[in-house]
Amino acid sequence: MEGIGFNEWRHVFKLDPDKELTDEELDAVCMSGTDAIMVGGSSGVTYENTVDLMSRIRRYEVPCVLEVSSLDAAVPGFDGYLVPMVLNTDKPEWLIGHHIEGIKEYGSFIPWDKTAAEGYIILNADATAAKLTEANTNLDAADVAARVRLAARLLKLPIVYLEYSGRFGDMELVKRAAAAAGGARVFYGGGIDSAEKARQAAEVVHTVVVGNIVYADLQKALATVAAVKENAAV
Ligand SMILES: CC(C)=CCC/C(C)=C/CC/C(C)=C/CC/C(C)=C/CC/C(C)=C/CC/C(C)=C/CC/C(C)=C/COP(=O)(O)OP(=O)(O)O
Ligand SMILES: O=P(O)(O)OC[C@@H](O)CO
Ligand SMILES: [Mg+2]
Repeated sequence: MEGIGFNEWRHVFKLDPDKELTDEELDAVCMSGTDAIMVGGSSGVTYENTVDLMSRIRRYEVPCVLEVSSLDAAVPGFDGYLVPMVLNTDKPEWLIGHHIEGIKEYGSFIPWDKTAAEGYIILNADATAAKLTEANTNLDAADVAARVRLAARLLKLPIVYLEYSGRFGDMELVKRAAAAAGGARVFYGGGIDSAEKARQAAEVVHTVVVGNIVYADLQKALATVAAVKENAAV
């Protein structure tokens, strides 16, 4: 197994340091049977709120990784670091720019054996991440599949992340995109607010990421774990 273990993950909860969870709610998330907790968000993520959330999750055995979205919040002590590289923006800072700055800033402190890139394709124009990165979300299935091949086959990125944050995606398009991913692990996230949607996503990708519903309806969020795990691995 590689350093972080993401090739074994079927279900992941993404927790936002900028949002509140009580100890009881966090306990339910960490004990849910999910394969990992990803800490991340596209706005309002600070060093302080990231340390705070990490140290609360650390009381549990579940693997906990940071999805690095801000240089100010590169907190040591996570089990791993996932670094988004946006493949559908014309703004190079969101593909490599912040990354180069980060490498210059943190240098030998970067735990490379626990760090992996995610080739991000952002497909919901209304998502904060789409607005921030000025992502070109006007892509058809062939446009998406070409970016997946670029990520997986040419750049050999270990993860391709099909990101619909805030909205459930087009599962036909996601299925076609995933089929182009070769050896890369395909993550899907966006709008999963029920066991049924979790099941649909689990049928077409390797790893299903569940975010906002944790804060909106925790019981529905928890039900996604079994729905994903009951599905045979893709
Ligand atoms: C020293 C040490 C411990 C280092 C660890 C960190 C590390 C490994 C650094 C290496 C250097 C490096 C490569 C740094 C990269 C820095 C960086 C800022 C890269 C840019 C990442 C990026 C493209 C961000 C854009 C936004 C984005 C795609 C975020 C991903 C997360 C996401 C989409 C969350 C959803 O957000 P949410 O708030 O839920 O959104 P909604 O409102 O839509 O719900
Ligand atoms: O918050 P939701 O819409 O579940 O999306 C999950 C994740 O892909 C966000 O980065
Ligand atoms: Mg969110």
